[in-house]
Amino acid sequence: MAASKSGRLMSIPLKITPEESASSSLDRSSPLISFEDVSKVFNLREATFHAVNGLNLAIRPGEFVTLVGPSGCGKSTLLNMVAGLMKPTSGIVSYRGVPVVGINQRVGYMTQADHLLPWRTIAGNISVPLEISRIGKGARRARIEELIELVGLTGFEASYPTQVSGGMRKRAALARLLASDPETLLMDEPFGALDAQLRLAMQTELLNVQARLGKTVVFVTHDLDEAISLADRCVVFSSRPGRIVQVIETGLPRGRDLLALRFDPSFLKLARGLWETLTPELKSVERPT
Ligand SMILES: Nc1ncnc2c1ncn2[C@@H]1O[C@H](COP(=O)(O)OP(=O)(O)OP(=O)(O)O)[C@@H](O)[C@H]1O
Repeated sequence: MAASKSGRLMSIPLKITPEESASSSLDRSSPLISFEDVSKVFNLREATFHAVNGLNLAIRPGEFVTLVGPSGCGKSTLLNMVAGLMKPTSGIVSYRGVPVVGINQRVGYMTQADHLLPWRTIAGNISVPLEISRIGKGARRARIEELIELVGLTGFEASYPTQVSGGMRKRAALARLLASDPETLLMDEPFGALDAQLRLAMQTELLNVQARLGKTVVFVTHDLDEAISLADRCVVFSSRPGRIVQVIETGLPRGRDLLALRFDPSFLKLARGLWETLTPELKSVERPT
C-alpha cells in the first residue's frame, strides 16, 4: 500500500508557492525553531504549575521531530509557544531566528479532534483557510483539487464529514492543514483516536506528504512506537516540569515502509530503549488530585 500511495503522491506536480520558495532558501544547518532556556509556569488561583523547565532544543528545517513523555509534561505547551498562542514565562522561543511574538503565520496546527465543519462538504472544509486568506475562486478550486488528490480523497469532494470514515476525515483535516501551505506542521496527537490499521495508513500518508513537500514537523504523541517510527529525532521528556531526558537520533531511512519497520531489529532496539527510559517516568504520571 505504501508503494502505490507514494507513487500516487509522486505523480502530482507540486505547484511551487512563494512560501515554498522562501523555505527552500533557508540555511538547512541553522535552526528553524529554537527553545533557549524556556520555562513556562501557570499561576492558577489554587496552585502554581511548572509545565516546562529550562528547556533547550533546536529543530532544523525539514526535520521530523517527535515529542514524547508522561501526561502533563508540557508537550502541548511547547507547540502552543511555537504557534504564538502562549508566551514562555522565561527564555526565548524563536522561529527563523526571530522571537515568536503573536500568532506565528508560518505554522499549521492539527490536534486529535479534526474540527471539520459538519455543514460543509470535504472540499468546502479544505476551502476554509483559503477563503480566510482571500484566495480567488479559480485558484482555490485548483488548490483544493491538488490537495484532494494529494491525500487520496478523489471522489469524496462533495461528501459531508458525517458520510465518510474516520480515516477519510483525518485525510480531509490533513488537506485543510496543508491548504495554506504552512512551513511547519505542529501536530498534537493527530492520530490518537484511530485504530491501529488506520493509524498506520495515516502515518504513511504523513511521511509521504512530508517527503513530497519538505515540511518541518513537530509531532506530539503518547504512542512510543509512533514516536520512534515517524521521527528523524525523538525528544523524550521527564514528568512535569518537563525537561529533556533523552534525544534519540533514529537514523531511519526516508521513504521507509512503516509496516515492515515494526519488525525490523533496529526499530525494535530503539523502541525498547525508549520504553526503558520512560518506564520510571510513567510511574509519576500526572493524576488529578
Ligand atoms: N492554559 C493553562 N492553564 C493552566 N494550566 C495549564 C494550561 N495549559 C497547560 N496547563 C498545565 O501545564 C501542564 C502541561 O500541560 P500540557 O498540556 O502542555 O502537557 P502535555 O504533556 O501535552 O500533556 P498530555 O500528554 O496529557 O496532553 C499540565 O499540568 C497542565 O495542567
